[in-house]
Amino acid sequence: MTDFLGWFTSTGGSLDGTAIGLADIPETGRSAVALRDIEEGEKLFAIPRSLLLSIRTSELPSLLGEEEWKSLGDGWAGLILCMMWEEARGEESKWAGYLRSMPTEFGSLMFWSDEELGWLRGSMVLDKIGKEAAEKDYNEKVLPLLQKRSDLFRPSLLSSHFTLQNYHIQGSRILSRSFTVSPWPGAAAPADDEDEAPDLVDTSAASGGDVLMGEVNVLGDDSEENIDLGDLDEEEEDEEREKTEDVAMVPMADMLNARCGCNNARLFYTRDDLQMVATKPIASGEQIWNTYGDPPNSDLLRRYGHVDALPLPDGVGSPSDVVEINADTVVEAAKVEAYQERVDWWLEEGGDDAFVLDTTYDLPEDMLSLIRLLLLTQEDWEKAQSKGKPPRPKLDEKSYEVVKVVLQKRLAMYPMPFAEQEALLASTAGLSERRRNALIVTTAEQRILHNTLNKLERLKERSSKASDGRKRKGEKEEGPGPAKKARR
Ligand SMILES: C[S@@+](CC[C@H](N)C(=O)[O-])C[C@H]1O[C@@H](n2cnc3c(N)ncnc32)[C@H](O)[C@@H]1O
Repeated sequence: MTDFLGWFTSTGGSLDGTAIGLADIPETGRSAVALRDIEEGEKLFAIPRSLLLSIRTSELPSLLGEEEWKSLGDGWAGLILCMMWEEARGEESKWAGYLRSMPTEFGSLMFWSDEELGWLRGSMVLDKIGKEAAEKDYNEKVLPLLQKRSDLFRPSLLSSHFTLQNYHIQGSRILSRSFTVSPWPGAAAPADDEDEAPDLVDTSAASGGDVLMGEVNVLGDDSEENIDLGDLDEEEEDEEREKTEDVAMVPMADMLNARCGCNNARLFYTRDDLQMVATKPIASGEQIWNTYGDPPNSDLLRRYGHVDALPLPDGVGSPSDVVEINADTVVEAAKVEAYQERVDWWLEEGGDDAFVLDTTYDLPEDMLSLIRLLLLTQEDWEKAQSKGKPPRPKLDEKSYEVVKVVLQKRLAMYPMPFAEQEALLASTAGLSERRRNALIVTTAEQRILHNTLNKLERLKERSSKASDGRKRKGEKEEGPGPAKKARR
């Protein structure tokens, strides 16, 4: 740690050594801690923009030349190769002291064995690891360049350093430690940099379209922006892809851990540097926490290798936990015959092919709308098409029955029943960290499904009672009304 801090301050980084230090803490590993009481608004450290490691700052793109650089595509292969190359240069690299400080072992899902991944069965996170896509990139884009450019990649290092394993390690460093750093508004990019940069950078290659660890905030601006390629139109998507050129490793800023609800410092940018600033008073001895955007535990585990095991009113987990339901499950549960035309129309109209349930236990409006679309009579289906509008997300008698089956089907995808999982989680003794983390994820997902089902049944009961009352009074009958829209 002293090696890293020495490198950081000797290469232009500045740090208030009376306020912040690095320490090993059993629960969170290497962590930033307050060495004295820190006031809100205090600057803890600053990183000059020239110290960021990215495809804009590494020399590799210009040494490779435009054609070969472009052959790496617009995903993460370029940045990963830059990091491998910089590391292979040893002390010649500007970032030698930084790269030496980085982890080589990860608890993230990319590094779990098949048996360990089996503990997550039922969770949709298993479809998002992206290991095969990264291996394809390595074999088809990176390896040919490594073999061709022996002037840049020493052949003696091909089987020891420029390996697939190291490719995964560097990719995981990016996944768990990078920030999106936009150029200062109005600042011209260096001409040669501009020339060498790929037209578009596609985050989906290695990261599965990830929101990166930190959006950096303009100093004084408190707004936080999330990137979600899924909801953008083409033009917006291109803009976001361009932003991924801004993916940067930010020395020292990536030493901060995060825990949902604990954030007390944030990274801001000025024209010349990035600054970590306390956003709350921090008492001496306390950990200094950044935010990773509070993703659900399934995503924390996939990208960072840990979970937020917080005590919640009905179990252990994170308030950000979610469970996803594929549209296929909805279609199966609706048991209708001629569904394909309706599903195609739903997707064409911009409907989602997966729905997200969260800890509010409300039904996602769009799932209800799809269910009602599937259940429409032929006449109403034709009307919906001519209006260009899917049905309102109303929970009527028929859709209630389908929703129930959807939730039950989704629950059946977990190999171990909820009660058994909870009991196993309570008896933590003898469980490995990975086993426990997997259990926390799958138990929380099942809990959301159970609680949503319970809430739905209570709603139904209330609405039946209300309807009985109305019938006695001779009033018109109505369903329990639309559910709230689920947060994505
Ligand atoms: C940006 S780095 C933070 C610094 C890191 N601890 C280090 O040693 O360099 C992110 C990694 O820190 C660890 N981490 C962050 N927050 C954590 C937490 N709340 N609990 C456990 N580990 C955490 C995870 O291994 C994660 O991949």
